Amino acid sequence: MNKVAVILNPVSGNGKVQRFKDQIVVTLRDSFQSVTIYETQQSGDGTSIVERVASSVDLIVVAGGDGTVNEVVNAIAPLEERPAFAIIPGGTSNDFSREIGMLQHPLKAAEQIAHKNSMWVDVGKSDHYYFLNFWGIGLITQVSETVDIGSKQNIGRLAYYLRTLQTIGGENPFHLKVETDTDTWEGEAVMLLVGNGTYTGGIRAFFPEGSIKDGLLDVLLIKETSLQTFWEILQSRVSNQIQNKEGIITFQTPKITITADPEQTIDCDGERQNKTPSTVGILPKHIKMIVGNV
Ligand SMILES: Nc1ncnc2c1ncn2[C@@H]1O[C@H](COP(=O)(O)OP(=O)(O)OP(=O)(O)O)[C@@H](O)[C@H]1O
Repeated sequence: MNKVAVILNPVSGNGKVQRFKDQIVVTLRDSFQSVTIYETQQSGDGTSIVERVASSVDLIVVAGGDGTVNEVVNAIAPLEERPAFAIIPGGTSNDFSREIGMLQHPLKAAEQIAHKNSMWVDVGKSDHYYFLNFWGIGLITQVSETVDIGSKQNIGRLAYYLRTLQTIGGENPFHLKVETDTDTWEGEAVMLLVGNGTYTGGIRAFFPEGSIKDGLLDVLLIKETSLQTFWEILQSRVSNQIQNKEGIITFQTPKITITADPEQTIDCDGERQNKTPSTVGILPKHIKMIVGNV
C-alpha cells in the first residue's frame, strides 16, 4: 500500500480537520510513498474525486464528517477494483470511525492509519445506495430532519438523542410489512432501523451486539413508542437486553424487503435519499478498511 489520496472536507466539523491538514500529510508521508490531498469545494466533489483517482491509488482516506464518508463510500462500493478506505474523523458523530476504533483527534487517527492495520468490512446496500452504519424509517428520520445546525454543532451527538426524546409523542405510526427469506411481519410501527455498524449518532444505542464482519444486518422494529420504551433502548447499550422488551422486535438477516403505507422517507447514515418500498441487503466484507484499535 503505497499511493494515498486524502479527500478532505474543509468545512466538516467547523474546519476541524482543515486545521491539521499539513500535519496529517507529514504523518502519512512517513509511512506511504505518495500522499496527495484533495479538498472538496461542494457536495458531489467527493464522488468526482474518487472517480478520478480510484484506479491509480491503493488507499483513499476521508478527512471529514459522516456526510463526506457516506458520499465517498457510495463512490467506492460499486467499483470492481476498490482501493482500501480509511477515515480521519472530522464531523459531529463520526459513527463508522468509532466502529473501527479510530481515535477522534485527527492527528492521532492519521498516526493510526500510518500503522496500516486493515480489516474487510461489510457494507449495507439499499436498492442502489450504500451505507456503513444504518438504514432507517419513521422516528429516526424525524430526528435527523429536526436537528438544527446550531444544536448539532454545540452539543454534537447528544443533539440527536435529545431531539429524539422531544419528538416522542409526535410520532406518526405507519403500516409496515417486512419480509426476509424465512419470515414476514406486518403491523403498525413507528420506527424501523436496519444496522450494519453499531453506532448511530455517535453512541452505541440500538445495536449493541452488531458486527461489521458477520455478513448480517441487525433489525430493530419499534411497534409503539413511549418515553419509557425509548429510554430502555438507549439503556440497552449497558444491559444488552432489548430482545424481550414489549413493543420491540429485533432479529438478524442478510436481506430484508420493506413496504410502508404511507410511504416513508429513508435515512441512510444520516442522509435522506429515497422512499419506501426498499430492499436492503448486506455485501459481506466488501471494503478493506484501515482500522484503529479493534
Ligand atoms: N468546501 C465545501 N464547502 C461547503 N460544503 C462542502 C464543502 N465540501 C463538502 N461540502 C459538503 O459539506 C457537507 C457536510 O460535510 P460532513 O458531513 O463531512 O461534515 P459535518 O456536517 O460537519 O459532519 P457530520 O455529518 O458528522 O455532522 C457535505 O454534505 C458535503 O457535501
